[in-house]
Amino acid sequence: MFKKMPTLRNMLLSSKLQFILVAVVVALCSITLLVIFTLNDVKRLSGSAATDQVEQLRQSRVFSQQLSAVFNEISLRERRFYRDSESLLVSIDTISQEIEHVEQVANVKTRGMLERFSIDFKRYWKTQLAINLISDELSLVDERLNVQVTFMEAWVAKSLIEAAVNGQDSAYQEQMTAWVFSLKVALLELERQLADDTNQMLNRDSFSWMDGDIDQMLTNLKLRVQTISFATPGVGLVAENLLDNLKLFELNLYALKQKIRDFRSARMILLESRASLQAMLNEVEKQNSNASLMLTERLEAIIYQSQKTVFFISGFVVILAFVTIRLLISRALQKPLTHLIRGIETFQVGQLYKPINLNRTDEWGTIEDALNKMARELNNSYRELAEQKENMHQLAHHDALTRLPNRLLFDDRLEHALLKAKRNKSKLAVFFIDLDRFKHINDSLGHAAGDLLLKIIATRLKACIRQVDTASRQGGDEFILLLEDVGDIRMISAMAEKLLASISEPVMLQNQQFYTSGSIGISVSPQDGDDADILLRNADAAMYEAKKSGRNAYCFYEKRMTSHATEALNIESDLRKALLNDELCVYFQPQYRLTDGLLVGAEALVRWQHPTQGMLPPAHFIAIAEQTSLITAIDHWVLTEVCRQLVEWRSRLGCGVLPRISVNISGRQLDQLNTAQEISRITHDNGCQPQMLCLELTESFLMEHDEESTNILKELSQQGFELAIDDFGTGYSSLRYLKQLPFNTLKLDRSFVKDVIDDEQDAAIVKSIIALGQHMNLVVLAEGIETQAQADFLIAQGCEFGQGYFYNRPLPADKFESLLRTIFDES
Ligand SMILES: Nc1nc2c(ncn2[C@@H]2O[C@H](COP(=O)(O)O[C@H]3[C@@H](O)[C@H](n4cnc5c(=O)[nH]c(N)nc54)O[C@@H]3COP(=O)(O)O)[C@@H](O)[C@H]2O)c(=O)[nH]1
Repeated sequence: MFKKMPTLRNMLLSSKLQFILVAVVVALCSITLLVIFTLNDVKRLSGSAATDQVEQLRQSRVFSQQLSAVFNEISLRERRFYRDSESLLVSIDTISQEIEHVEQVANVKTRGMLERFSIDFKRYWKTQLAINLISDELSLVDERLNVQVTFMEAWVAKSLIEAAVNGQDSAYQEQMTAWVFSLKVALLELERQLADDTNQMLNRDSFSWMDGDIDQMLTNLKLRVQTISFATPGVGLVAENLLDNLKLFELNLYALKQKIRDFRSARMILLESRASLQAMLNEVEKQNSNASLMLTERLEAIIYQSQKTVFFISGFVVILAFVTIRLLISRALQKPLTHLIRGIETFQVGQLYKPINLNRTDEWGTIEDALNKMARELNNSYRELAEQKENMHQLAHHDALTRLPNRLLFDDRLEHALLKAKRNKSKLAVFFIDLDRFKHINDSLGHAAGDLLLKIIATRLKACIRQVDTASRQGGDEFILLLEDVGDIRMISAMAEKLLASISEPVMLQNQQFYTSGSIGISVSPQDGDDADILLRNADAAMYEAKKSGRNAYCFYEKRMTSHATEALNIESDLRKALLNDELCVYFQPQYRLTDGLLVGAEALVRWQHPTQGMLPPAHFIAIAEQTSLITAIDHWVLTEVCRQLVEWRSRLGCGVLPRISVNISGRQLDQLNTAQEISRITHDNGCQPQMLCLELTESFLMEHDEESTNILKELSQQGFELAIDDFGTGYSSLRYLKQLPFNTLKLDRSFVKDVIDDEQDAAIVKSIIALGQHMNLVVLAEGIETQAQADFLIAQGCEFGQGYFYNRPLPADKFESLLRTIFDES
């Protein structure tokens, strides 16, 4: 089971990562605070500076505007001279108030200047007021002067009139009239000049009358008044008053001149004061402008600095964030993933025993555990598979019983050995070993004993050969040895003898000592072939030769052995065709009761009517057929033919009991399934009954039979077939089995009959077999009786039946039919 899955947060917040995260968060907070403070500072600096500056600018602007308004007002008023003192006072008052307003927005420095300007301004206007007063005074004096001149004119006119009335000389009066007139004119001229000059002085920069014109005129006027002879009393008085007024006029004129000077001076001071103020104003504006400029520059500098700081901080934050994310990804994904992939790649190349070690307790740890578990299980499975594979390989290449290499592995080693021998120009030998009568031991003692014998033999064979050589079991009791780098024939022979001696040593099986032997066929490369199949085939052929030579022997391969084999192959091929082309036929050798010559049966013997070689006996092809499945086909064909013939004879001969026909059945056929059913089927299908037939099996079958064959025989016996043991005495039959099997007849082999007269041993064997048959209630039929003496001997020994050339050779069907017909006819 998987352990509880930790959350992603847990995964991310492992101890080291937590530290990194805290550091990053602190760094980010610090940076954020730094940015905030910096921006705040910028704001504060720019805000306060701007506010102060703007306030200053605003104040100076108001100040400047108001001051300009004051200046304009002053300029307006200053351009015209106010004769009206009342208006002048109003104007002074208005402007003073405006200056006070301006003072309120002025700073300390400018306020002082303004106060001074105000004083100057007032002084200026006061001079005007003074001028007005003096001018008024002058006007009064002038009025009085005019009145006095008018009086004077009136007095002169009166005097003129009185002179005329009195008829007096009027030249004096006329002179006076002209004088008064000139006085009047001079006065007017003075008035005009004064007005012009005053206006000019007040409104322009000229000060020409100060040069003495008016003074001169006034002096002339005074002189004119003083020089006149006043015959007329009234005129004289007036002249005196006039003179006084002229003096007063002169005094006022002097004062006026003085005041005008003051006015001009005050005006100059005022203008200077205004110019100073204006200059100060300009200076303030300039300062403001500079301050604004500086503020702008400073703000720009601060903003630039802030931008730079923010940029660097942002960059740092971005880099920090990137590094953090990279670390996070690396820590959370990349590193474990890379480790995991490496681990999986290690698994992929088969190193499943190397666990992945991420050293994590999060999800990766869970995946790691799962993968390691999977790898462990896979490793175990692979190991088991490898073991199984090894076992399979062992099984596929080794014999399960003896553990020796099997045919497959042997073939492989032989191929390699041949290549090596070819390369090294060395020799190798193949030993084909077949145990003699192994089947007998196996059947008599059971499979366990047989298996034990095979294992013992395998061990002995292995012990005889070198490490580089190979001992293999081919199945059954066949072993093949491969001996590499063999020397000469003597060495190989010595090895063969050593092997035979080893095989022949007694074996303890079921607490009994048994002796066995082997037949060895030897082929040597390169002289007997450089091909594995050929070498094996040749060794096999040599082994058969060894067997033929009497067993417990070895035999080197010779060419003739395989020429027999080739011939056998040809025969096999032709035999197949013969079966198809109906080239086989059956001969019948009669069997007689020896005592009275009664025909009791016949043995069916196959013949081959070869298209080119003529009639061929069974010895030519039966052995070859027995090595293949052809023997079964031949036996079935013979059985069929016998049945057909019996039916034919029965129908042709009409009456009488037909003799029982013995049919040879190869022991090999009994290895096949359904043999009993097949024999029975053929018999019945061809219209015969089992009782009409006897089935002959060779004694060698008894030695090799198994339980299955026993059952088949029992079944056939139960069906009614007679059973006979052919060639009895040539093998090593177990009498126990003989007793168990359902045989009816023992056929005494003709090899014993042949020399029975001359050979005491054969005679003894014959006697023994006949006695055995009798004791076991078996019919004894002697084969190969060729002479009367033999027949007599057999009859004397109690042998009831026989067959042989002495009576008849095997007869073709028609001849045997004739024999039957004769017998039937006789009876
Ligand atoms: N499975 C089958 N085997 C068969 C069949 N037909 C024959 N055979 C076996 O072939 C062996 C040889 O047979 P054959 O050459 O026919 O020889 C038989 C006789 O001709 C010969 N014989 C008989 N009497 C004498 C004699 O007095 N002297 C002498 N030298 N030979 C003689 O013996 C053979 C019969 O022997 P047996 O079978 O042991 O009774 C032969 O051994 C058959 O087993 C077949 O169809 N199927």
